[in-house]
Amino acid sequence: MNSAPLSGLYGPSLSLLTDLYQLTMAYGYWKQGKQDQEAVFHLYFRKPPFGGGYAVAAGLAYAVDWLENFHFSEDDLAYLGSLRGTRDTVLFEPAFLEYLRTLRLTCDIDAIAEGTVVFANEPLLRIKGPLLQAQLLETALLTLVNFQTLIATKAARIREAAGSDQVFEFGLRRAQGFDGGLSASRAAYLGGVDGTSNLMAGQRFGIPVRGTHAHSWVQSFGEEEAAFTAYGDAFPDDSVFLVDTYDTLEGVRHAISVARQMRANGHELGGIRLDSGDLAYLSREARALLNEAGFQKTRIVASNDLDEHLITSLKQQGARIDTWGIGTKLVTAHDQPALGGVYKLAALRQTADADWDYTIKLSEQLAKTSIPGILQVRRYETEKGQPRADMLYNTAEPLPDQLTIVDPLDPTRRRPIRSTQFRELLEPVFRAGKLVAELPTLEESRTKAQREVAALDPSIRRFLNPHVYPVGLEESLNNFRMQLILEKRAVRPA
Ligand SMILES: Nc1ncnc2c1ncn2[C@@H]1O[C@H](COP(=O)(O)OP(=O)(O)OP(=O)(O)O)[C@@H](O)[C@H]1O
Ligand SMILES: O=P(O)(O)OC[C@H]1O[C@H](OP(=O)(O)OP(=O)(O)O)[C@H](O)[C@@H]1O
Ligand SMILES: O=C(O)c1cccnc1
Ligand SMILES: [Mg+2]
Repeated sequence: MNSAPLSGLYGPSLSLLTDLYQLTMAYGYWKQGKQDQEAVFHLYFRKPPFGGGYAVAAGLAYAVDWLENFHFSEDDLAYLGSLRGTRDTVLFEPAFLEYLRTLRLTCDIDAIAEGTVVFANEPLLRIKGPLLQAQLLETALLTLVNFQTLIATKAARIREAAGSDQVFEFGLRRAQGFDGGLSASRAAYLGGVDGTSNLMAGQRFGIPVRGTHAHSWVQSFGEEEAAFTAYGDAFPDDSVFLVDTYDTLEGVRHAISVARQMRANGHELGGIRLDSGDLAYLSREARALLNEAGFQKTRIVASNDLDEHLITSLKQQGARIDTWGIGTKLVTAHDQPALGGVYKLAALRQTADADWDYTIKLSEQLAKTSIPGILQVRRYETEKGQPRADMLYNTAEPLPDQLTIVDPLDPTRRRPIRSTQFRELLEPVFRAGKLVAELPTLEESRTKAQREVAALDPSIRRFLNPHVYPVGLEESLNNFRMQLILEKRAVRPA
């Protein structure tokens, strides 16, 4: 169910869902004869989203699907062949298009599993393979992983705020296009919501689908009792009545009166939904009215531009809401609409048995300077499985016996590693272009996300000024990076 999320969405080939410059670089590499130099790229973000302390990795299933189908179709090649430069010369010569025609993925790709909690600078994907190929993967991998990681993280935060209450994602109408909606529904479920209103997400991914009805249903009857009665007739055991079309508390009374009729016929009203006004006050009043009438089990659903902060606030105000419907602010990641994940070249060699040349991208800010190496992420944990610290290290160099991690932003901050209990987070997914991993189901990834978030210290999970989880570079890697920065930085005498 989870295996081919992209199938049929955009036609047979998705290889042109990339930036022109990937193809122009590929052409240049090919012309230079550099196409088969071995390269290592890492995909990582520099800051967890929403001012939070962590992110939930997502998007790998889409990425695997895209990678497995990576090829240039005849239509793609014809289009590339039609491209002209400013002087009307062809951009790509026919021999290069011939090269692309038979190009198939041969890279080794390692990835951190979906649902894993991840932090700044940690490669979520490591691509090792021919320079031209590895370069061509950049844009699509970023598109898929950035967005889904962002939404899964938003959903995890909403789950944190909602505790054990039900949460449904209602965002399709506000999503950034069709796949923005579909992949957001998937990522939101992965991150911890309980279901979606999005039927295609239910069909493709097996996500439970849920829903109530809209104001138009009530408007079409002109009055609430008739509207609720009719809906209750159609769905005698699956009805949630939207009570705020005219006057919310009157609406609750109308719902109760119809619920009494339903009960007389052997059925129970599932819930009511509030979609405007003061949700704290209205939910308390609605609860009191429902309870007084003997409908203690009828649930109160709330929606209306909610997010983790409003849920927290409403709970603090004593709101009596059992189920949260969250649309716009979840699927658009309203307060941070993009995760700034990047894809950086970290090592290069002429041939597979040559020594690595480590590469670095400098920046005015140390935080934006890339990390060289063929990196692995090692997570040290307590016996109970609580993460203590993560170490990035270069797998191509020997590790010293005494390990120390160094804060990449402040080399005076360092910690010796005493713990011997750890997990290596990057796992093989492709070897020589062939899928070697058995991907978890969406359900398994969702369970993993919940377990991993719950294992984090509350100081890292909190929304306001969370603690920064320690992610360090293994000391010799840090030293090497500093040395490389000094070598590459232009020296301007004062
Ligand atoms: N008790 C509350 N505390 C804080 N925010 C609340 C509370 N109740 C509702 N909100 C939020 O306030 C925002 C705006 O609600 P507001 O009452 O202004 O408009 P509305 O109810 O959508 O109006 P309309 O009747 O036009 O639909 C929404 O995001 C809603 O979730
Ligand atoms: O508020 P969201 O988190 O985006 O959740 C989805 C919204 O979509 C629906 O109505 P819609 O917004 O289309 O119309 P309304 O605001 O008039 O209810 C629903 O009633 C929610 O309000
Ligand atoms: O089913 C619902 O209540 C629903 C679905 C989509 C958007 N808003 C609400
Ligand atoms: Mg609305």
